[in-house]
Amino acid sequence: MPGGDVVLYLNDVLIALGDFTLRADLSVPAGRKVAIIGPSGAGKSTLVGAVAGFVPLAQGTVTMQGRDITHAAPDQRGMAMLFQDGNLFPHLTTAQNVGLGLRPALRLTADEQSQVRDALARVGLAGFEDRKPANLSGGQQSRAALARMLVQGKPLMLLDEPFAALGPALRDEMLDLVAKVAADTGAAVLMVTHAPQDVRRFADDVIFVDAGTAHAPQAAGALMDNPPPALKSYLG
Ligand SMILES: Nc1ncnc2c1ncn2[C@@H]1O[C@H](COP(=O)(O)OP(=O)(O)OP(=O)(O)O)[C@@H](O)[C@H]1O
Repeated sequence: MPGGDVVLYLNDVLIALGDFTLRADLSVPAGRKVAIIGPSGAGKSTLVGAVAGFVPLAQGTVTMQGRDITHAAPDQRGMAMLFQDGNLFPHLTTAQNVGLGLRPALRLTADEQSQVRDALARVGLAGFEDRKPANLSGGQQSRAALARMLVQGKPLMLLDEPFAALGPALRDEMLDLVAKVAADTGAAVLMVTHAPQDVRRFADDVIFVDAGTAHAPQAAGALMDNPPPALKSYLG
């Protein structure tokens, strides 16, 4: 078990899906923003899926703040998640979608309702409480999903290319907003991205996934300035 303030620890993990295998033996320090990069099909989403509890392990353990969650259901893992699609329920209002982060049954106290309003204001969505997702832009939908992460206040946020459908300027705004939410809650972030510019803008560290291995996090700046050959050929 590594020392220090570790939020997530993958101990001797092996994932096997048909012919595909991925190994990971790494830890994520509390509060760090970590980008997961690597070639298409390398296993970035699979890694995130295993952390989230959607993909089973063939071997090894996953520990979250010292608790073994290897066999815990996704909603019992104590982490918040954001994916490319399907983050909001279409039949619920924006405020209700955010409120789900506090109470799945959605019977919010007055104090919780005010937390939801505050979170929406923090992400720039004051006044959008009663809109349904269909009446929000793509960027506004992302903001709403981030407001839900804000009220959840979990120590780890998992993001799998949530902003891939947005234009570059909006994507930058959203990355900055993720950083702001993480700073507010003290959460660590694990985020899959394809874009090297996202890494430079956002990440403290990088997990490079390649050739069947998810490598331990390395400092983003130094790695991007002086990439090892496999990363260099991926970055092009
Ligand atoms: N249920 C499954 N059964 C068998 N193989 C699978 C399964 N799910 C994923 N794979 C394989 O696992 C590998 C990793 O897929 P994954 O989606 O994690 O890659 P990725 O790095 O996220 O790729 P991309 O950048 O293209 O999104 C791929 O070869 C994929 O075909």
